[in-house]
Amino acid sequence: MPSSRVLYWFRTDLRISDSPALCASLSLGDIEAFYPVWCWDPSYIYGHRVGLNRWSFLLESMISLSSELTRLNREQKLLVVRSKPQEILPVLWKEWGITHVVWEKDSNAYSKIRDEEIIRLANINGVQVVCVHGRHLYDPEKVGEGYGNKPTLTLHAWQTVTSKMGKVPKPSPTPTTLPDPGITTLPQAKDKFKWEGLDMNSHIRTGHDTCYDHILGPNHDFSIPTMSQMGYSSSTTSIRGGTIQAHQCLSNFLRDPRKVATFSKPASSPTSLEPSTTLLSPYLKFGCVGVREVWWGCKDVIETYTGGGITKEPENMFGQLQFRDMYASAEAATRHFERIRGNHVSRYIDWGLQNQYDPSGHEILPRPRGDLVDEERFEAWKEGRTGFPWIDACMRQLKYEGWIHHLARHSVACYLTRGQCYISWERGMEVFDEWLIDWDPASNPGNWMWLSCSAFFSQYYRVYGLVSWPQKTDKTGQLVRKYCPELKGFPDKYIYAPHLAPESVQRQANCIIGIDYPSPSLDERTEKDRCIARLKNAFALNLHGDAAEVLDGTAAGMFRAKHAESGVSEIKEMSEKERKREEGEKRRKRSGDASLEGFFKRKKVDGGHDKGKGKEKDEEDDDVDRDVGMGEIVKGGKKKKETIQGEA
Ligand SMILES: Cc1cc2nc3c(=O)[nH]c(=O)nc-3n(C[C@H](O)[C@H](O)[C@H](O)COP(=O)(O)OP(=O)(O)OC[C@H]3O[C@@H](n4cnc5c(N)ncnc54)[C@H](O)[C@@H]3O)c2cc1C
Repeated sequence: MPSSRVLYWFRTDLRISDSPALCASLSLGDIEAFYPVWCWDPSYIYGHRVGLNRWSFLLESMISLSSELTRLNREQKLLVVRSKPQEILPVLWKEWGITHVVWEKDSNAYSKIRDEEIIRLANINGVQVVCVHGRHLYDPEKVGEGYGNKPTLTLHAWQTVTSKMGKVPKPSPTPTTLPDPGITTLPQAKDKFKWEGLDMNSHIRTGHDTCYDHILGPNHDFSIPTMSQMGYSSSTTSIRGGTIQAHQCLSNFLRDPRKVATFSKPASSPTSLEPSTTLLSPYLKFGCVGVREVWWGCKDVIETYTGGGITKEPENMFGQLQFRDMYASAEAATRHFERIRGNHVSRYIDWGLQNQYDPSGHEILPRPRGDLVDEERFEAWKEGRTGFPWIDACMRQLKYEGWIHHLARHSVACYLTRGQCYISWERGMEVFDEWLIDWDPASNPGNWMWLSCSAFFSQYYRVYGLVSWPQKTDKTGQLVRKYCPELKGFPDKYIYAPHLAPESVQRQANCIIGIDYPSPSLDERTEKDRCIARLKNAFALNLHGDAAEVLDGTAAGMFRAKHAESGVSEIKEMSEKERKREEGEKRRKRSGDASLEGFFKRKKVDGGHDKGKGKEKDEEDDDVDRDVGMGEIVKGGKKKKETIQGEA
């Protein structure tokens, strides 16, 4: 058998255990050289919404993997090349005489397009591709095929298909050694990396970071980037990345057979300070632990459990892992799973702040500043200042830690979409994209569709109470006291509704509602009723993201007519707008400019044509939060640059 020179391309499989792809790469026969490579892809770095916590978790996980590789062979470490895989991999193949490139398969739409290009390039270069499934319990594409190329929109559907696919495979064995790497030199790698005269990263150097100054890192040694090279400050999360940490987390859970056998998701607590579920999601996201290790770890522990109260799917651990797979299979079979337009599984609902597209349906257009009420509610939600302590605490925890309990995610997602705000799930999903460490391209949109009753779930009349719901698991409000410290002086009775506390109680708590902590930004009950009525109409119209009326833009008019016919919400919306308009008028009168026309004209000026003048006006209206044009928001008189989506 001819000897092989293998490049193993690590992606979201940052482990050496339970890795079918890694095992496949090591069984390629007489391996002359083995290169474990990570491509630090600038299009991901600059093109995706990734918060500091996810970045630092990823870097820690890469460090941890690298030390595991070194443990297997002292000559080995993770070789990080800082460039697009489509550009750098062909260079490495040529320079290192690679015969095989191996990676773990990913069925996500973005990865698939990229991988197809890599396969094409490999074919041109005479390199054999070995691409092995291992990220899920079952290959999501195969599940889709088994279901007539349809998405699995219920757990039952997923279970029915997979019941014919055999048992979940046992974890792959962990390698005990690794072959040596070959030479790792690259030509002209001294200064900026040049390949055939081309400075490969010149187009992506921003001048704000040093990450892409050299393709092999500052010391030309394939080093793992650092937060400061990326131009970032430190993260805030207490969740540490790495395959070692992942296995510790798993064994802590498995140590208690009763806990594993009686695990019940609905019985876990979203309000507790310590996670009441496993906290495995960040590790599963980056593949720091294999999904089969979790599955079989639980199975084996339950085998030995002799007590009662064993839980069943869907609330037990197996059900949780199956949900993860269900979303992956649904995503693999659905075009545009991450948005409404063109997505045949997502119900079309006339949410506020929906994405707008160019006529081709591909490019997201800058969203025209819509209803001020929607904009303000969305910002308040994102910034954890809705005036509802439970929502605010969850959002602040999410931003700070990069993780919140599943039912906390339910609460905030329900509030933003169908519960109170009637704002598009795409907006909420984008914030989660950025802030979650465990962000997953299938689970995130999938769960947002579930919570907004756009797909997977349809009981839109079941809405989480903003006060009653958290009280069920914690009457003392410990999570609120931690993440909204301004409220910590309130007695338990008012902790989830401080605006109802008498003034004397507020004074005693050293927190005046409306001054030290916001008054509620909406009326919970009124908005809930309004949302339910509108959703009822949406279900009656029964349009989905791929409907002709959605694509040609007539759907919005159909909704307006339907709401008018049923006497829903427009009146409510008007009165809300009236209130805002009135407030705006009062403010403008105070600032000496009562003309509404003047207000809009000024917006245009501030929209970038005359920055100097804009600033003058900003300072005048110092208490007004408002739009000043394409992608810029004025807050308290200070100009803050933000893209329209606010996240990119
Ligand atoms: C709006 C919203 C967005 C979400 N976005 C994501 C996301 O981007 N990435 C993500 O991994 N999870 C997401 N979830 C699902 C779920 O909240 C997290 O997986 C879970 O809270 C992670 O905590 P854990 O590891 O302690 O979970 P456990 O309860 O211990 O469950 C074990 C594992 O099962 C999987 N799992 C459990 N529930 C779900 C679920 N509903 N969907 C998918 N997988 C599940 C996860 O991999 C999890 O680590 C989202 C949920 C909601 C409501």
